[in-house]
Amino acid sequence: MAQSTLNSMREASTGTLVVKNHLNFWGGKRVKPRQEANAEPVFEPATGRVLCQMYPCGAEEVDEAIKSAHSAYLKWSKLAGMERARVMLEAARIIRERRENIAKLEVINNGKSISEALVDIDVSWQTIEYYAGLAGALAGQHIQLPGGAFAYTRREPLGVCAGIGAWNYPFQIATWKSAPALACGNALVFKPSPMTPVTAVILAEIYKEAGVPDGLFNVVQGGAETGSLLCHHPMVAKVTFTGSVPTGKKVMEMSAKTVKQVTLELGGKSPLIIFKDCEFENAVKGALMANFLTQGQVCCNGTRVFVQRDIMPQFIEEVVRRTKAIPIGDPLLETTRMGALISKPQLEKVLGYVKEAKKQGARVLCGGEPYVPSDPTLKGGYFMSPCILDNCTDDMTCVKEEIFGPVMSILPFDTEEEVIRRANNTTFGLASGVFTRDITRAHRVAENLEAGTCFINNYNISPVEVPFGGYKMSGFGRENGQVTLEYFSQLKTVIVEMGDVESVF
Ligand SMILES: NC(=O)c1ccc[n+]([C@@H]2O[C@H](COP(=O)([O-])OP(=O)(O)OC[C@H]3O[C@@H](n4cnc5c(N)ncnc54)[C@H](O)[C@@H]3O)[C@@H](O)[C@H]2O)c1
Repeated sequence: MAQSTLNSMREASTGTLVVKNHLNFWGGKRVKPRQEANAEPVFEPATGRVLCQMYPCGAEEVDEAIKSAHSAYLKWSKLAGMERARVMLEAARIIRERRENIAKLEVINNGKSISEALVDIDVSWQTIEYYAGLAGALAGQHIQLPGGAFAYTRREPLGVCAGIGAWNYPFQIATWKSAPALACGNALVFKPSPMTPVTAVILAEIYKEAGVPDGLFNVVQGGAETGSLLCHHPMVAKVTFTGSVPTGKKVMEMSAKTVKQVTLELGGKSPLIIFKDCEFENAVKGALMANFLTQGQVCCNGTRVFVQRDIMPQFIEEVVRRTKAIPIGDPLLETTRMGALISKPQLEKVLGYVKEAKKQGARVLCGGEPYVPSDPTLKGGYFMSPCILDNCTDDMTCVKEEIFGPVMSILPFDTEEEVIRRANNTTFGLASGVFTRDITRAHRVAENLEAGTCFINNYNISPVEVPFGGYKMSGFGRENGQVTLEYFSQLKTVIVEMGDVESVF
């Protein structure tokens, strides 16, 4: 099945694909939706055409998926880490083999350029490979106690975990959540965003083909209602969530009712600080990477670009020149660097932020307009030209709120102390960046920024070996890196007496 869906991708081009297969998956197979009445159309962002229908799962379906996950968990959790690793490595191999077709499907559903989607798919198999490598290394401690007694700790899985994803990295988010979950011996029920339902089920088929027990990785489709069913279900031990701050708060609240663990990967409004002693060319490239990947719809984007006043004129000239040259258009073309935004409402929201910024006194240096490509197929697509705003101040809406579109706000600064204070003046804390050639300054700034990640002399690289996650209202818990094993497992202490019981009674 995975093969047949993906094989049809070879000939697929923008504006031609219609997805008809069922998009739910549990018990080791695709499952027909029970209620077709609540169907929601899913759009191809580059054309505005309907790609498929998304049928939200109701309580019975969610319950079935969770029960199927639980029965798989009972088998999977008893395997040795090395046995789990072998299956996961096979899944990674299959993804690598089919990377081009998976990436194409992702592009058609998400609107990002194929050059980026290929990287996302590569990151996905690397994530599974990385956690496969760690599965056999899960271990506890041995602790000696008086009188020959001792204790040891065991790192055990949590059970059935629920994953809820955003639409900007649909396949990658599903692997960032499933790979560490499965490595630790858990099962996962994953709910993708209702706007990007088509690739998570491909991952489910690949895991099955690789040899996981039926039910180990399941996909339930739906929006807020289906998500809340997962957060309330008594058999779910943990919710791992990627999305906005308001939804994250609700997820935490719902999960509290049955004391589920939660990981929250939320939004951001990250600062990128460019000092006058930077390597100029790299700083400009860094600012572009910090703002325009995936049409600016990236949680850790450095959208507040603080530039030291002395180099402001050159910086603006160069960053605007390069931004104007970004090729926008058919996301399946190799030459395209900016595709379509996820939806019409998202496009309108982003354009609304630009309008508001102008009203508040910001100057548009380039872009910020709807973009209509010359190719007639793309006339109904959700494209806009990447935008740079100058003359910004810290109190403007465009500087305070997460826009989640291709809009960079540039802010001048004079001193290090001043810029750190302004950079930290936000409720978010996902990422940050600094460009300077002064190594002591670079590390001092990194230490003082209130964010889960600080990039020094680069931006928006996220290798799987490195933990990723937020400070403040950008969330808590981590994805990637060894530490994530702790968020998908629990510690059992076993105490062993070697002598007689000393009773006080
Ligand atoms: N920190 C990260 O790793 C990261 C990565 C990607 C995106 N994001 C953030 O995600 C946001 C954009 O994604 P979005 O628009 O899909 O976010 P969203 O919060 O609207 O939705 C995220 C997911 O939550 C589900 N959901 C919505 N209401 C729910 C409810 N009441 N109960 C349970 N589930 C519910 C949605 O169906 C979707 O699957 C941005 O804020 C972005 O910064 C964060």
